Order: sequence, then C-alpha cells, then structure tokens
Amino acid sequence: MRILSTQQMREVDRRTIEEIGIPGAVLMENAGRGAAACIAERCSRLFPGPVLVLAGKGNNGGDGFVIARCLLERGWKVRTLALAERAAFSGDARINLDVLLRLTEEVVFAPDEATLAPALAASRDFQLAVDALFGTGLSSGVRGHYGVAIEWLNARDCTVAAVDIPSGIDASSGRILGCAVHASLTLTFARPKIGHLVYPGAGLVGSLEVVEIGIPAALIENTQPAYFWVDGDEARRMLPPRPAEGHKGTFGHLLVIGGSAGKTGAAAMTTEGAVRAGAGLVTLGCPASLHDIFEIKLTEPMTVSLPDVGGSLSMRALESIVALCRDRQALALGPGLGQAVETQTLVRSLVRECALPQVIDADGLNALAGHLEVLSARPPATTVLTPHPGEMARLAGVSIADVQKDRVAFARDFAGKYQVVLVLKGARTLTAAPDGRVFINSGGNPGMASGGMGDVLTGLIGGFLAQNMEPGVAAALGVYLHARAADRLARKMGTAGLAATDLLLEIPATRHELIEGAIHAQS
Ligand SMILES: NC(=O)C1=CN([C@@H]2O[C@H](COP(=O)(O)OP(=O)(O)OC[C@H]3O[C@@H](n4cnc5c(N)ncnc54)[C@H](O)[C@@H]3O)[C@@H](O)[C@H]2O)[C@@H](O)CC1
Ligand SMILES: [K+]
Repeated sequence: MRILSTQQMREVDRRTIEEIGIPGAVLMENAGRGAAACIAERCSRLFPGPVLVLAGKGNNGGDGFVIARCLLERGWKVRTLALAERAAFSGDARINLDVLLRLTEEVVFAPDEATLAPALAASRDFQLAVDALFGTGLSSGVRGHYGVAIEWLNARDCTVAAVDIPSGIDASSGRILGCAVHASLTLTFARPKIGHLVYPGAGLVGSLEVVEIGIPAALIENTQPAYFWVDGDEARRMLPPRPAEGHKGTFGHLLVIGGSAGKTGAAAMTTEGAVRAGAGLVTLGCPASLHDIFEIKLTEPMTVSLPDVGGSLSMRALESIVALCRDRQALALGPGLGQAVETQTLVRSLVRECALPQVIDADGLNALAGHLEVLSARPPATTVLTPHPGEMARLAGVSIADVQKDRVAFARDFAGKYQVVLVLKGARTLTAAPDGRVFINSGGNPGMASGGMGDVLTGLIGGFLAQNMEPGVAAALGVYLHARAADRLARKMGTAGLAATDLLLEIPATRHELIEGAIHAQS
C-alpha cells in the first residue's frame, strides 16, 4: 500500500482543494465526521462519556472541533480544551471552532501554562480523550503548555484517540519531537504516514484506522518518491511467476561465495535460503580446505572448491569466481567469509568485476567499509546491501545514532547516492531503491534476533535475484517472507529459541499461505 510523507500529504490536500475543487472545509468535515464515527464505534463501551477533546491551534485542532460537534450530535458529553486563544485560530479551524461555540458552552481556552493548570485540574473525570493537538504540521520539538498537556494525558489511565497521528510524532520519520501522546487508537486520513509505521512513533499509535476524506486515489498513487507498506497484499503482488511448464533452468542459478574456518554455517544457511526462495539451482563457492565439510552439510546445492589461505578465500580464487559468474544469474557475497585482509580484497575485486546482480552481506559489507567508490562504479541498481544499523554505521562512516535518527531518510539518501538497493535491518526493516522507492516491512518479531537469521535473508534475496526479479522488489519480498516465516514460527514456538534453520523450513509454507491469501485474511 502506498503511504505518504508529511509533504506528500500536504501536496495531495492542496491538489484536491485547488485542482479538483473540493473545499478544505469539506475535507475537514469529512475527516472529523469520519473520525468521530470510528471513535463512537470503537469506544462504544465508554458512551456517553464524558469525552475530553484537546485541540491545538492548527487544522488538527480544527478536526478536533468537528469531532467534538459530531460526538455531541451522537449524544456524547463533550468538553473541549483549546490550547490557544480564540483569536489565534484561523481558516477552517476557526470556522469549526465558531460553530462549536454556538452549540455548546463546554469549550475552555488555555493558551498558556497558567490557564492550562486549572483547566486540567477540572478535567479528571474523563475516560476518553481525543488528541487533536498536532497532526502533520508539527515542525519542531513540543514545548511549553503543549508538552504539559501531553505529559498529563500520558499519565492518565484513559483511552486516547489520536487524530491523524499522536501529537509529538514527526509524520515523515516516526521520530518523537520532544514528547508524544501514547494513543490507544489513531484515526488517520487518506493513507497511513511514515510516522505511523516506523519506530519509535509506531510504538505510540495503538490500533490504526484510515478514514477516507475524499482525496482522489489517483493523486496519491502518483506521489514521488514512492513509499510502500509491505503487507500480505503488497507481497503477493511481488511474487515471481511460477509457470507450470517451468524447469530448474527457468528459475535461475545463484552463486554464493562464502564460508571460512569457524563460519561454515553462515554460508550453508545462505545457500539453503536461496533454495527456499525457489531458485532453480544454487552453487556455493567455498574455501578448498572446507569443501568436504560443505559437501556433507549441503545436499541440494552444488559446491565448488576455491583456493584459500588458512581457511579463508585467497585472491587466487578471483579468476575462477569470475568464470563461475558467466552462467549464473546472480551472486550472493559475504556470509561467513571472515575478515582476512586478502579475502576482503577479493570481495572488493568481485564487487568491481562481476556485473551480475549481487546481494552483499556480513563480511562482504565489512570489506566495503571505507571503499564505497567500488559501489558507485557498478551498473546502477544491481547491488543489494543488507546491513543492520551497526554495519550501516561502519559502512557509511557515521554513528549508529546518525543512522537511526531518521532511518527512512538515511536509507533513501544512501541508496540514491550509491545507486544501490539498501536493506536497513531492524524493527520495521526498510528497503530503499536508488529510484527513491522505500518499502517498510510489516512483519517480524524478537525471535529473529539470533545468529544466522541474516544469512537466511541474504539467501532469500539472492534466490529472488537469480529469478531475474528487479533488485528492489527482490529485496523487499525477501525481507517480507523472512519476517512472515518468523511470525508463523513464533505463533507455534514463541519468540525465544528460534533457530535460523527452523526458519528455512518455514519459508515454502509461508509463500504458499501468501498465495492462498491466508495471511491476508489473518492480518
Ligand atoms: N486540507 C487539509 O490540509 C486537511 C488537514 N487536516 C488536518 O490538518 C492537520 C495538519 O494541519 P496543520 O498543517 O494546520 O498543522 P497542525 O494542526 O498539525 O499543527 C500545526 C500548528 O501548530 C503550530 N506548531 C507547529 N509545531 C509546533 C510546536 N513545536 N509547538 C507549538 N506549536 C507548533 C503551527 O504553527 C501550526 O499552527 C492534519 O494532521 C489533519 O489533522 C484534515 O482536516 C483534513 C484536511
Ligand atoms: K493529533
């Protein structure tokens, strides 16, 4: 599903008003009326209130005034607390404030901390609050009496329905700007925003409902850059075709280069991950001294013995690997390769010389730290990198905090700058493509925080690349299936003690379930 940034939401609002001709006041009426209907339905056990509506001075507050009026119409007892003076409201928000003032005396103005304190003290009997303080217009850290109101609300034991987004979350990044409302329920408009789906904001949204307000879908579908929420529907559309007359040649041949002494498992799991992604054939190129071990470890995949020094691949392997690449469709580079200096040099040579689509992970990524120029030299959009935040920080030469501050912007900028597909792992893994697309993954659980899970993911992505999938989609689909398989496992086994090899076994059934639509029905 397409999702939106703040700027994009503002732009589709503007075009709906100016080009399509639907007045802003109509959009606000639709927004407030739709949100009120949702609140009344979802919170029916709290009827008839009282409800406290907290309204800020922008259009989010305007939505709050419409909600207050619509709940009054439905028989609820409503008190509205406006955090600005009447004269500070303008436009559609002012129109709706004035309408509300004609219908009820229960509107209190608290434009500063001195007036807020008694207003809050008089508001202790509410079990339901509507947070209409800030929406997509929040532009800096929450301070002053707004901060006081948010902290007060969070300290109360009541149901909180947030209008558009819990106040304090940056809708374009999921960052918390100062402090933010912890909502039980969020009613957003037209489409989810990035801030609803990316942590830490995602942790404060509660259950998310989307209210249609009359913005034409075509305006939303044309927004650039394109941000996607990858759920079951989106992932199903990404699956590569599986023609009935297909044979193993149809489904591609992946070459995996990995393994070193003490790290044979990583290479084996990547290789098996590619089998589970449906690749027709998979070959592992491994250090000669470990070849016999892989022959025993791996059954379906083939193995090729390559020159090594002390259990790590040597530069003498380069020519053979380049030759192997000729009749393969993709390369997975890195799992378990180790950090021997010569092996790292080999990795950089392969990134430079092998034009096949590549997925690079683990020690492959380490080899690129400080050498990003080799990425820029590759054909655009043929490289997939799969770092976790620590690897990302090392690769880009920044701190982990720099990476995590605004993950979407960081991933999008890096992918664009180096023309790679970047899979930035973590809760809600992001896949950013060099053309600006960003996919936010929906599934996953803490059971995935164990060694080997990343190696399986690399194999899945490599397996999809070998099936000739467009690299951005191959990566986003690999991330989704990996997380959904982990969610299936967690339903059976919990979230502790899940082994990456358990996950491997779960992948075909996860894919099958996706095709059958079972995942969609559950989510
Ligand atoms: N046509 C539209 O644009 C529609 C907008 N809608 C609502 O309008 C919202 C966006 O409205 P606005 O753009 O007016 O913005 P908001 O209502 O989100 O808040 C911005 C207001 O707060 C002020 N502000 C920003 N950061 C602040 C801070 N840190 N401390 C104190 N004040 C701060 C701004 O100066 C502005 O007055 C949406 O989230 C949605 O709820 C809906 O009514 C649907 C239609
Ligand atoms: K809000």
